[in-house]
Amino acid sequence: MALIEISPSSYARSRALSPSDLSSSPSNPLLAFKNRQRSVPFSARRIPRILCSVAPNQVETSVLPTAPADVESKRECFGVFCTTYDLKEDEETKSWKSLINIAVSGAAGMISNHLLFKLASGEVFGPDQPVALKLLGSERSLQALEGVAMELEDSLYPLLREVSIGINPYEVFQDAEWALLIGAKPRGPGMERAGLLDINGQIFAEQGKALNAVASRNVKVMVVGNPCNTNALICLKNAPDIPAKNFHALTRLDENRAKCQLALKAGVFYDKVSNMTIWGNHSTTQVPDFLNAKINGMPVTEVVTDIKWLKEEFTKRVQQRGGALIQKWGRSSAASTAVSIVDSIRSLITPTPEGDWFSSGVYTTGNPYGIAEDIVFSMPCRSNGDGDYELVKDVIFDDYLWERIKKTEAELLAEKRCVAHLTGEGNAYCDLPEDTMLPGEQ
Ligand SMILES: NC(=O)C1=CN([C@@H]2O[C@H](COP(=O)(O)OP(=O)(O)OC[C@H]3O[C@@H](n4cnc5c(N)ncnc54)[C@H](OP(=O)(O)O)[C@@H]3O)[C@@H](O)[C@H]2O)C=CC1
Ligand SMILES: O=C([O-])CC(=O)C(=O)O
Repeated sequence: MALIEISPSSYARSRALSPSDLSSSPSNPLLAFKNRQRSVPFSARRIPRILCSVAPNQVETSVLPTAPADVESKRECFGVFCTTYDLKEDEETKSWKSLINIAVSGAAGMISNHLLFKLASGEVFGPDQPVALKLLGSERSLQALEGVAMELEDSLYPLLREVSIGINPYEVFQDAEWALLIGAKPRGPGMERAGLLDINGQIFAEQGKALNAVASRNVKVMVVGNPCNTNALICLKNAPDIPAKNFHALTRLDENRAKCQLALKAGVFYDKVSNMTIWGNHSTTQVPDFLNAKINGMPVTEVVTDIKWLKEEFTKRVQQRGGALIQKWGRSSAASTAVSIVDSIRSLITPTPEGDWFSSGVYTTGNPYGIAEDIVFSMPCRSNGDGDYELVKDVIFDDYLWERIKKTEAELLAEKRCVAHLTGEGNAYCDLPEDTMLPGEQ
């Protein structure tokens, strides 16, 4: 498999180049340029670069991942910036942190099209954090992925030091410190939920294995592709050398949606809504918790006294917001999902404000609430900003809340039985509740 490097134009700024440098040799302008650069006595700092693991016209016939031993590491130059070469010393970068590797799957999809530019801009990890983006696609999406990489080039992000694209997770996840797993097959017409769980489960089993083999031992994994809770469970079960605590299923979009609906009802700006927990599955059984949430620091139920609205209207609106949006847009939430991925990462890398918390789908083993162990369940978390989190202990339950938590728990336990063949727990047995729906399926 060939690795191709595509040059990011962003570097031209920090190198003493002119466009004519790029066409100095009719036969091989890129090589000519490269050789010339080598003779320039710049300091030894790598340029940002874009790597592609398959040439566009040399796509391999199989997209099945290959174990590391089988990976051919040969690299072929593609563009003017194809080789590592020196950059002039740059004052701005002296205070930068060391580069972090961020892997993104489904990188040619709608959500990624918003997210990647946020990651590259510094909006997520900060203005002093250079990033390497490692984009996972498939044969299907490889050409589109090159288009994404070209747009990243053209955006001239100073913090974007490296972009690589590939279709083999064993290559793309190499040394990943963050893995944002977005790619998943959408549920098509007539497809059973069990079928979706199986198809996507296989993707996440494979990606879990790849992370286990080649990612950083402390990689933080954010599973977005649906059904994200069970996909996250499958992924973590296939990555036994990575702490289970490092795996998240994205329920932050649901938290954000719930905050918005409460703010609307209370007539306040949404930054006044805090302590918003989404319990359970990223599905229509999810439980937006108005019992523990606050508006202007007061319990929601003291501000919004219409309890019937909270129990019936609010809960349903949050659970079905994804579907309502699809009806308007004709496709599922992409921009707001990307924003919520940013929020969830930032919640892990910045200290949680005093007294507040955030929701994330995390591994239940050891949870203090009595929720079934060994599933991925959205719960309230706090972080001291080191990428890790603790579950919040001081939450209260009433019969209404607990009953709904048990319903979403039952759904996740049923999903887990459906994918037993992918988690190493024997034969799958699928008895999913009939009303099991993704938020977008309403
Ligand atoms: N947790 C949450 O809050 C939310 C989750 N989602 C979920 O995020 C996922 C991505 O959404 P979005 O970016 O809008 O989707 P897109 O359809 O735009 O992109 C999805 C990507 O998934 C990849 N994919 C992997 N396997 C398959 C397959 N078998 N068939 C087709 N595509 C596949 C494709 O990339 P490639 O070919 O490169 O593999 C595709 O580019 C979906 O599962 C969606 O349900 C969406 C909104 C909210
Ligand atoms: O069902 C989908 O793909 C969309 C989804 O998750 C959401 O909008 O919350």
